[in-house]
Amino acid sequence: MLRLNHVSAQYNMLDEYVKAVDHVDFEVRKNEIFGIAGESGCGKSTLLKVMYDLIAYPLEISEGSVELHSTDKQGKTTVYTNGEIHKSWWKVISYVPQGAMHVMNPVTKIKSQFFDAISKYHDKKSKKELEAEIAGYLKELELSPEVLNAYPHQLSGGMRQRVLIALATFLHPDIVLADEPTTALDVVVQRGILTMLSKVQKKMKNSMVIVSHDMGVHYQITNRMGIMYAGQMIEVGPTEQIFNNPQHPYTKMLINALPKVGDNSQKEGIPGTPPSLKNPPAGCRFAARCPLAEDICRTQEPAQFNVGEDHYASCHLLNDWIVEGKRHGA
Ligand SMILES: Nc1ncnc2c1ncn2[C@@H]1O[C@H](COP(=O)(O)OP(=O)(O)OP(=O)(O)O)[C@@H](O)[C@H]1O
Repeated sequence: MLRLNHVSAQYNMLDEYVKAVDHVDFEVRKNEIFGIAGESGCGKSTLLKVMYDLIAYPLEISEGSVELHSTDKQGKTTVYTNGEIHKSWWKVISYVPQGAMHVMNPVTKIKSQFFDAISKYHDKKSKKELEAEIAGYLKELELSPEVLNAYPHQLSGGMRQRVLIALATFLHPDIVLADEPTTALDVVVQRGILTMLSKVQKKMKNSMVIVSHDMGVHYQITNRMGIMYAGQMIEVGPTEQIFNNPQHPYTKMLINALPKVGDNSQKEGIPGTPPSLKNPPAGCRFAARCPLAEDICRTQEPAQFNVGEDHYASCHLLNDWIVEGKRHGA
């Protein structure tokens, strides 16, 4: 289980900073695929780095904490907090970064990239035994062991992404974080990657976190999801609830912008752009783009409301709707 306790993270510049993650509070549970959605620049990748403990200048965690709870086969639980989580990389938590081509060493064969990442966990095995094990795992994931002898540029984008997923899951970590795993791939390849992720998760019964700006990806494979807007998590709930009963106006607009079968009406994006995270506005950060905004929205930050089973959203209007006994959108 991975828990974020009111975490804020910022990029420090000479005389200013970008608060890319602002008081984010949620947990990723055992045996689930948790999705993180939101427009470009809202802090999704930074949040994933915070979860993975990939913190290096100019990024710092300015408030809150991250806890990674891992229980071994004997039932002993170890808790890693931010600053320590990196000690558990590959074995307990792993990360599939954005852009499969750029994260692989272009002059090293895939085989060596596997060895570099995992050999310290298999120091009692010979290279031959380890290679046989890796080849067996690749076959399990319907990948040809031949890829071990290839250089990254010799593989297609989809194949590189599959190899990265295989590498990240080889040691059966408790949590796998994947940043935009299907971006820049064509739809057929995307489908294959999502199926692969879903199969691996079902088999390992571990947790996965998928960051994607594509709501279709979340609909297809996540169990619960969080919607980010301007560094904040503005709605969290079961994916089925987020799609069928969205509560925050931003989430509603994201869902309404999706094409639906049989609906030929023109779909428009959400008008306007998110605010700068260098100097975000007071109140609700979505107020300037929200068709329902009232005065309070421009001055006070909304609290988080429980809007259904395991479903939370932060919007002033929900307060009125709840007090008046009305549901948002009713
Ligand atoms: N190294 C950096 N230095 C300064 N600011 C940064 C840095 N990396 C990201 N940012 C800023 O942090 C904010 C959040 O960026 P982040 O990449 O986390 O968002 P995102 O939702 O993942 O977007 P995208 O989907 O485009 O990657 C943005 O305002 C971005 O410009």
